[in-house]
Formats: sequence, structure tokens, C-alpha cells
Amino acid sequence: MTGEGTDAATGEPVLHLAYATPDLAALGWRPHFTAQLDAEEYTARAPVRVLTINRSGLTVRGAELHGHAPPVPDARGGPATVGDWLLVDPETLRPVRLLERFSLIARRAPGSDRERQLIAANIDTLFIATSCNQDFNPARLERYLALARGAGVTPVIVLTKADLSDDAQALVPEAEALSPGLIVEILDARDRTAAQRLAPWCGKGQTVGIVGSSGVGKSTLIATLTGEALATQGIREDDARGRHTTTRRQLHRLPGGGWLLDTPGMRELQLTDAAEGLAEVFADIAELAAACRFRDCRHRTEPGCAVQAAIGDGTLDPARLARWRKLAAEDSHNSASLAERRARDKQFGKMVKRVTKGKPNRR
Ligand SMILES: Nc1nc2c(ncn2[C@@H]2O[C@H](COP(=O)(O)OP(=O)(O)OP(=O)(O)O)[C@@H](O)[C@H]2O)c(=O)[nH]1
Ligand SMILES: [Zn+2]
Repeated sequence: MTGEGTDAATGEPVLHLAYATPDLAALGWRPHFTAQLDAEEYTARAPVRVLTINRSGLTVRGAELHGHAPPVPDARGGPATVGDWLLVDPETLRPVRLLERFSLIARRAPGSDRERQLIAANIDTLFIATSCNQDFNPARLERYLALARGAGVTPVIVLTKADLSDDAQALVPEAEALSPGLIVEILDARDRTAAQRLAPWCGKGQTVGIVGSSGVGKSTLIATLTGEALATQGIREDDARGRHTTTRRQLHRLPGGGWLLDTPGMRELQLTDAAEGLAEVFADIAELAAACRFRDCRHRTEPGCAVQAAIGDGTLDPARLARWRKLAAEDSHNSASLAERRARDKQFGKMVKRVTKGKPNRR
């Protein structure tokens, strides 16, 4: 990993082979990450991807390296989550730097108004699973869609249990109508041909996540996509005391060369800082709102309200407007709490600076 090389013309260190190996690309490495490295990092550091996180540490994997890194990465750039890329010391696997992500899924930490919990990083596609027979719920889907768009991840709606409902196909246009350009696939999650339908998002170096309510068929779909039996999805690992414990695998290898992420945190997601995602999912309402007479129109009883006009002439479903209001309110509540905390942290930082002012080793 630590080979050297210089460009004959410039004398500059050149990209070490390790950064261009098919192995690294297969793990999801791409130019976005190469562009972040400086010359020293090219030669003295190794990139690894975080596969699992638990109390005993991180499981990481690079082109020629894999193993356990310390539990709390003191890497520059902040704490890591599953799917992250870290630069490590190749000898010790100690994380040195967390690379900037191209996507990040986070949620409001359970039981807290203020904490943000990182769920997954560097995901390309989010499979939003919902079943055709009972679970189909536009409000829930919009919530997931806003989350995906806000995180920078491409959403794909996967309607499962197509075999259990006679008019399953009718749900496809209904789902497609939820957001402009939305991709919807309908399938029987137990059927191997399902894996082929989803292959475009499961190719080499691609990472997909999967969300959806309990019982919609996530585990079934994972088994079908990975080709593994359901029972083997847990893996036996040595814990800190050397005992075997069964933990759920978090990043699954897909036969097409992709990675499928399944963490417990992904199973119950809330909106945090998803304002951008909301605007994209509800682009139709945003567009209407732009035509309202008043810029701060609340779309209730104001004169010249284009949103109410669209409801009046039947082009906008009032239920969709109601769902948008609810999500927007939830999001602004969560974002406000976070902003409050950040402001407080900033105050604290200033105080620390004041206290340490004049001390010799202050940066
Ligand atoms: N007929 C039919 N059954 C399905 C399909 N997908 C899942 N099932 C069944 O539905 C049940 C629940 O599926 P799971 O895969 O465990 O659902 P899950 O989303 O992982 O549920 P949690 O683990 O609770 O989050 C199982 O009995 C599956 O066999 C499908 O497409 N068609
Ligand atoms: Zn209005």
C-alpha cells in the first residue's frame, strides 16, 4: 500500500497504484475521493471503507487491507459511520482522516430532540420497500423520498408482494405520482427475477440501502439479492471478550459487485434537516406556491393563493397538501432544535477560547 513514485517531469508524487486498483473501485472508491487526497496521503496512507460499527470497533476493508480499527475514530473530519471512507495508517489501521462523503443519511436520535445520528454514508441508491397488499401509504413514502433526496441519494420505490394483490399494478402510477421522475419497481421479493429487475442499482462499486416498515419484505429481498439464505444473514463474530456473538451483517456483498447496506438504524428513520429533500419531493406545491400573490402565503385563506386555486380546480389533491404541511412542520421542528444546539455549542466554543486565550499551545 505504501509504495512510492514520482512523476519524471514534475518530481511530484504520482497516484500510487493502490488508488487505481479494481479492488478499490469495487469497494465503491471513485474520483470524488481521489480528489480529496494530498501528495503525502497518496503515499503514506491507505483508504479503507467502514463495513460495520459496533462497540468493539470498526470493521474496515481496503484494497489489500482488512481488519478492526479502534472504536472511536479520532480521525480528522469527525466520527465515521457505515459506508464511510477513512484514510488510515496502513501499519496500525488507526484512522487518520475521514473523507468527505458524497451522500449521508442521518436521523434524529431516538429519545432526543437535538442529537443527530449518522446512519449511512456514501450510498448511491435507497430502495424504499413497501408492500402492495397492506402497507402502501403515500405519506410514509413521501417521508422516505424527502429523506433520500435530502441525503443526496437516488430513491427507488420497490413495491413488494405483487403476487398477493390482484390490482397491484394500479399502485405503480400512484407511486410514480409522488415525485417527479421517480422510479418504481414492482415485484415478488422471493423471486430470483426480482434481483434482475434491481440489477441496474446493484452493479460493481455501487452501494444501496434499504428502508421500509416491518414486514414489507426487506430481509426477504436482501436474501434474494445476495443469494444467501435468510438464516445466514447474521454473522458470528468474536466480541471484545473473545466470545462468539451473532451480529447482523451491515454491508452485504451483492453478486453483481455492489454493496447492500442494512443497519438497524435505517429501519426507523425521521426527518432531520430535510428541507431540500422536501422541496424536491413536493416540487409541484413549491411551483404553485411561487405563483401565490403573497410571498409568505400560508396557502389557507389568503387571496390570490395559487395552491388553494389548484385544489379548487382539482389539479392538487388536498390530502397531498396536508401531508406536505405535516412533514414541513416536523422538519422545521427538528431543524430548529438542531440549530439551537449548534448555536449553544458555538457559544461554548467561544467561551473555551476566551478562557484559554494567551495560553502558549493554542492553535
Ligand atoms: N408472497 C410474498 N411474500 C413475501 C414477499 N416479500 C416478503 N414476503 C413474506 O413476508 C414476510 C415478512 O418478510 P420479511 O422479509 O421478514 O420483512 P422485513 O421487512 O424484513 O421485516 P422486519 O424484519 O420486521 O423489518 C415473510 O413471511 C416473507 O416470506 C413477497 O413479495 N411476496
Ligand atoms: Zn398560497
